[in-house]
Amino acid sequence: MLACKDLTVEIQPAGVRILDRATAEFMPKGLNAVIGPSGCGKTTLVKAMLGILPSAGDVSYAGEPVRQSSDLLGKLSFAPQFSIAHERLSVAEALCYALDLCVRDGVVKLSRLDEILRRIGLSEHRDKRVSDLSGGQLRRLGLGLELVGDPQCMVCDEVTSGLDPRSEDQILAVLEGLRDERGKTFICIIHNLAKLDVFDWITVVYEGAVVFQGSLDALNAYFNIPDALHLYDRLNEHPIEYWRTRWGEELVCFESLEAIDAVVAPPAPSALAQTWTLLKRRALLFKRDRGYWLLTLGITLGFPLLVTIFAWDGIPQLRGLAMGAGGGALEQMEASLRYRVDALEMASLVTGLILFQVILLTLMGSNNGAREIAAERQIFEKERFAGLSAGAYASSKLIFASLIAVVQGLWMMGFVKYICEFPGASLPQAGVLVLSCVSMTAVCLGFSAIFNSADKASLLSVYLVGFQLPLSGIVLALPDMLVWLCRPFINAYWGWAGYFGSMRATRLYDAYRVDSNEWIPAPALAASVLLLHFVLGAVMVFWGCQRKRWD
Ligand SMILES: Nc1ncnc2c1ncn2[C@@H]1O[C@H](COP(=O)(O)OP(=O)(O)OP(=O)(O)O)[C@@H](O)[C@H]1O
Repeated sequence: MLACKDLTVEIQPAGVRILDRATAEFMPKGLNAVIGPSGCGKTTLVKAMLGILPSAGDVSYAGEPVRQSSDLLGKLSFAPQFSIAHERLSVAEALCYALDLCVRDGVVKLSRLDEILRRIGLSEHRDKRVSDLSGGQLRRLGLGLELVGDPQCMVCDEVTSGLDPRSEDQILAVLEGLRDERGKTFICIIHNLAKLDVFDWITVVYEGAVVFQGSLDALNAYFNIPDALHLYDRLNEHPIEYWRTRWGEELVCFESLEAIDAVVAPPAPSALAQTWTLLKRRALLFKRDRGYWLLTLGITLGFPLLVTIFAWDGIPQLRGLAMGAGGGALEQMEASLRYRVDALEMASLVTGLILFQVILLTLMGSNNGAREIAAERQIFEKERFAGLSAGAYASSKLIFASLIAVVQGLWMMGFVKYICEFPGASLPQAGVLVLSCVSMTAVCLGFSAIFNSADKASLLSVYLVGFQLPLSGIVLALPDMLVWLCRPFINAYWGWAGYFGSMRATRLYDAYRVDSNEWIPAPALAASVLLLHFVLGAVMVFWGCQRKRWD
């Protein structure tokens, strides 16, 4: 079964040891309790054994070494302390999506769903939203989610903490049923010492070390206490070195622990199938999150409207001036001073409106990406532990957020161009505006994948959008030495330049060039740079999702 030898965890960079040479072995097909005073290192021990925390020492499962979490795939599952399912899904939906992510066979999925619901006692609540479940029901759902891959062993962090006695008993009864009928092993971190009689094997952790393992009777005898409720008082009577030395000297014979063979897990669904499942789940969650989709719809429709409001006074002149080829335009302007002034004013209005569109699209991009991964990071980590491919997860996020960005870019371009009658070819204009929004979405999604706090990722995204305007050098001139240092990275500049570059054959463009001889890149070049921004964002997303970010 799961075992460790001399397992040590140090917190870097300070080098503080929070787990010190812990050695333990758990009982197969039994209920294992891990107990100890708060902050003694129970969670650290378990996470280090599961490869969630970096550690030194040896861990094995059924006699085979465990070097990383993936070595335990299909054999062992983990229910962490935090919320484990999307609140807007129903109980059955949460279980179905979890099954779709880790089981291939459709018949197995159906029968397993019914069995899990029955075992965790939530059949009657299958259509209830996760957000509406009681604390006890939530913990039982957590157990149900652990069961989707039918693992041999399940590790539960504080599965009964904070529950009323009845809910606690219900959960313990579920564990007992699974042990007795299905031969499952449970390793549970628990706080209630009065419930230790339910457990077969008890592990005591004290100040970062394992200081006892055995049955409840053996524990009472070893610590010379009438019952387990006196355990922590007894532990406090001696320093950790005393308990460590005493346990080390004890000739503990774990031969009673039966050796088991590790199961071979059936292959998980392909990355493509997982991506599709995640996309379906994301679409459903989007539909159910009224506040978020209303906000997205509001800014998608409202921002282009805002642009046209600022264009309103200039539209009549714009219509008169903008159309037609630029050939001979300078001659015409020279012929009429009034015409020249108007043209300059219009050019300044149009370039300002283009920049406004691009800035608003970058803002939409930040709204699409910044919270997307960070806000559900712990759910992703748990699903990854159960077999979800990080690549499938990253792809699903990129596809979903980019689709929204494409719609926003197209609508912005189409609506503003139609109302203001901006000259120039539609295709390159749509291309650069869509790419502006999509690339900013990908970069902010990258922040969301790199940071595990949604607030941090949002703040950074807002700063990034805020700096687009000054650093683009379009409204305020940048010092020469900074221009080409900043510009390659400024989304708004390339969005603006690509759009304005598409007006090259118009009078507006000629009018702008009267005052400025600055190089304006062609739309194809601007689109290529924006595509590079997207690739950079995508790399950040994939890299950030590969890294483990448990709380
Ligand atoms: N990332 C970290 N940085 C610094 N200290 C940490 C970190 N993680 C854990 N610790 C410390 O290590 C010790 C053990 O923490 P752990 O969460 O394993 O305790 P625990 O026994 O599970 O506690 P509880 O029963 O309260 O959940 C605690 O003192 C905790 O503050």
